[in-house]
Amino acid sequence: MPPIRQRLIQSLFEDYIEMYASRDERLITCFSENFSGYAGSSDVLVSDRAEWVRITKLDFAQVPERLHIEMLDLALQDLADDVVAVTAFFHIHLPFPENILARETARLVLIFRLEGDAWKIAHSSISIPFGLAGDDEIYPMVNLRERNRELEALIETRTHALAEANRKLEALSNTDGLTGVANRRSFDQALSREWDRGLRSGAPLSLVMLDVDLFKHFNDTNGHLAGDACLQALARLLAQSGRRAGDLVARFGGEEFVVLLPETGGDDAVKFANHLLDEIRSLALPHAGVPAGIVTASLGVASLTPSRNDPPEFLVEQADRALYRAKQAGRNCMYVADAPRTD
Ligand SMILES: Nc1nc2c(ncn2[C@@H]2O[C@H](COP(=O)(O)OP(=O)(O)OP(=O)(O)O)[C@@H](O)[C@H]2O)c(=O)[nH]1
Repeated sequence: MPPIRQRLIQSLFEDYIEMYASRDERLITCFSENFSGYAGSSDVLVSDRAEWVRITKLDFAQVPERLHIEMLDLALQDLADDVVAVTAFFHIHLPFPENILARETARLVLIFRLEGDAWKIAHSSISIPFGLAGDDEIYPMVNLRERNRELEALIETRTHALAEANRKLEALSNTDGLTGVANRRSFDQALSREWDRGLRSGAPLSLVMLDVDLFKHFNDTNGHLAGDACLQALARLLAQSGRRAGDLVARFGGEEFVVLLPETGGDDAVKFANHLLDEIRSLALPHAGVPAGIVTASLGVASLTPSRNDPPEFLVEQADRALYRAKQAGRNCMYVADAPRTD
């Protein structure tokens, strides 16, 4: 095709598409009196100019703001001295967020004929492949809005479900699977948090560490499942005997539990530990391997005011040492770190 013809067809198309995108009503003057074509997403055959003008005005009224036409492909044809054709593929981006039309490919065929000294559109076939448009709609706006609403509702539901799943996952990752109390990871976080809080407030922090006595024997005699049930019963007891909302009961590992007592001094921690000893005894779970004949535990208690000179683990070390002394002393008793034994 001679370049001059190519430029002519190109500029006819570009003028048309600019008027269409900018909602310029001068577009109407481009139509031939002898016009026929297909309109919008409804694929209606229009064979008189007046009807086409009505449809164009409806189109502009439905979306008065500028559209963005994203061209995908374009073919220019020089059919005769006075007839040229353009075929274009593009996405139409409406001036509001929507995910349907923007992804569909619109097809446009324009046939221009030279009438006197002006090129007029004798045929136009724009197809927005939908069939979704309602009566008197060029764009399927009712449907698009409805689908957007449905999508938003779906996203909200999914977001909610995701948040709930995350919450459950978070809870699971902080919980000991067998006993349902906090796990070691959760305890480590709580200890570090409460240690920092104690550093700021100067309040004391206490830890009770508890280890079931001769639990290996319990397992060997009663079986591992009975051992599990025993640990579960003890965890329930501990969880119920927490005194304040801030107290944390956790499984430290194996048959060892801890209770972290924020803002609690030595005297109160000892009282609490003694209370635990009594409660465990009153559970009266049979245990043939210990002198008492029932499940007992040994407890180590540590109490201190957090200091910048020590890491939080210092509290655990202290409680662990006290617990070791309780075991050495014959079990079923409590020792306080760096303090004489109490029963
Ligand atoms: N059933 C069961 N047993 C566990 C679990 N975790 C640890 N144990 C058992 O706990 C027992 C701990 O035994 P040891 O560390 O020897 O201590 P112990 O027999 O309790 O003796 P002392 O601590 O000295 O009183 C082992 O037999 C472990 O198998 C568990 O989740 N379920």
